[in-house]
This record gives sequence, structure tokens and C-alpha cells, in this order.
Amino acid sequence: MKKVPVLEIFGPTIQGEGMVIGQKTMFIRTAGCDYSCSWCDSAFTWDGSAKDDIRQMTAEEIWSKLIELGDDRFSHVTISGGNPALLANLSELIGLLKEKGKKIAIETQGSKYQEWLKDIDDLTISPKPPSSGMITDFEKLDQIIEKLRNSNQQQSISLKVVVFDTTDLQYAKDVHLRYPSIPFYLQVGNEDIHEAETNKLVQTLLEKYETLIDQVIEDKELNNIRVLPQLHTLVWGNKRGV
Ligand SMILES: C[S@@+](CC[C@H](N)C(=O)[O-])C[C@H]1O[C@@H](n2cnc3c(N)ncnc32)[C@H](O)[C@@H]1O
Ligand SMILES: Nc1nc2[nH]cc(C(=O)O)c2c(=O)[nH]1
Ligand code: SF4
Ligand SMILES: [Mg+2]
Repeated sequence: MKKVPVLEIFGPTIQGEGMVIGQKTMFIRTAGCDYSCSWCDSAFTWDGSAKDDIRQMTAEEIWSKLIELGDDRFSHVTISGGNPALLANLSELIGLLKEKGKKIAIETQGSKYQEWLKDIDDLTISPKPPSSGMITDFEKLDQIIEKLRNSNQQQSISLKVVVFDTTDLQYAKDVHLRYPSIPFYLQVGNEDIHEAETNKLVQTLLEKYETLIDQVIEDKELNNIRVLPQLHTLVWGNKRGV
């Protein structure tokens, strides 16, 4: 049996970001990332701080945990990380979830391709802006998007760029203009990932959301995009596993 490194399984909760925001879903968070974004809100998946919590799990074991937590109260499963697209072995889990009639979403940054990406219902690709400290390999991203584009008519693909400053916004615009036919989401960056006081965090994030909206309103190249906060952060702050 093929195993995958899992750090968290939680839910049911709501998808707090992007193309299916608000969707009731379970979450599976895999360990390991090929990036190390300066502001990563899930750095425990790759910085070694939670290495003792990583469990190597089979698809059946993951399914059992989903049922234990969610029973018959879910129809949608989101796989995030880390970068789940590092894991060829996820194909078994994806097959099993499909067999069980569940819809599947993936969060990935668009740096790695797997054949099973074609089987995902809601695919979010989130290239990283300059503030992350990461450099996008646009040739690789072109290849990934090209492979997915023509492969599965049922699949929804979106691009989501997190924005912290005006340089990031310019980057986001460049990404949107490079792939104009792919639904595009701007997401407010959370700079205070260690803030424990939710009210204070929410105040700051709502102000940043308003600023980002204002910038979009003024920009003729951003007429057909969506601007979103991280909804789960507004509800639960920096809490893990929600
Ligand atoms: C933790 S990542 C895991 C999936 C994948 N590695 C990726 O980055 O797309 C999930 C989403 O959270 C976003 N994210 C991470 N840290 C954030 C922060 N501090 N503020 C806002 N969004 C953040 C990422 O950009 C990504 O869209
Ligand atoms: N509720 C909720 N929505 C999310 N959307 C993307 C998440 C992620 O960390 O990938 C996330 C998360 O951790 N929780
Ligand atoms: S790519 Fe995603 S998981 Fe990896 S460091 Fe960046 S935000 Fe975190
Ligand atoms: Mg998150």
C-alpha cells in the first residue's frame, strides 16, 4: 500500500479561500514543501517544527479518519499542505475519494505536476509573489496549465495570488494577464500569523481587505477578478485545524 505523509486531517469546516469559498469540506494537510515562503501560515508542514506529528498513512487509513471525524456530514474534501503535488502516491487516495462519491479540491503553488491533478474537481494554483521570497518558474507553470487545460472538461481551475504590497499586486496582474481565461482570485495576505488576539487580527485584515479592494477598483486591468479575504481567519483567527 502506498503511503503519504499527513500532518493534519480536520473538518467538517468551510473552505476559507478562493474558488469554492464557503464550501463545507474536510481538510487533509500533507507534510513537505518545495518552497519556503517567508509568510507561510502553515510553515509547520516543512520547517521541522511538527516533524513528530507526521504520520505515514495509506488511502484507507485517511478515509477511516475522514469518516471518524465527518461521518455522513461531508461531500467535499480539500487536500492542502505543504505542497500535495510533491506526492505521486496521492493517486490512490484520489481514486478512493472518487469511488466514495466525494468531490476533491487541491491547493498547490504550481511548481510540480502529477497526472492525478487531472482528476481533481476544484484545482487552485497559487503562484507566489515577490514578498514570499520565492521565484516563479513561469515555463514550468505554463507547462502545468497547458497539460491541465485540455484534459478534463469537468474540472474547474483557478489561480489565486496572495498580496502583501504593491509589488505583489503587480505580480498578480502579470499572472492574470498571462492566463486571462483562468478565473483569478486575489487574496489578502496575513502578516500577523502569530497574533493570538483574533479581534485585533480581524481588524487589521479587514483594513487590508478594504485597501486591496480600493486598488482593484482603480485598476482597469483587474476588471474581471475576485478579491477575497481568508474567511477562516476572520472567523477563527490564526487557530490551527479549522
Ligand atoms: C498553506 S498553502 C498550502 C498549499 C500550497 N503550498 C500553496 O501555497 O498554494 C495554502 C494557501 O495559503 C496561502 N497562504 C499561506 N500563508 C498565507 C498568509 N500568511 N496569508 C495569506 N495566505 C496565505 C497560500 O498562498 C496558499 O494559497
Ligand atoms: N478553513 C480553511 N480554509 C482553508 N483554505 C485553504 C487552507 C489551507 O491552509 O490550505 C485552509 C485552511 O487551513 N482552513
Ligand atoms: S508554497 Fe504554500 S505551503 Fe509551501 S511555503 Fe509557500 S505558502 Fe507555505
Ligand atoms: Mg491555511
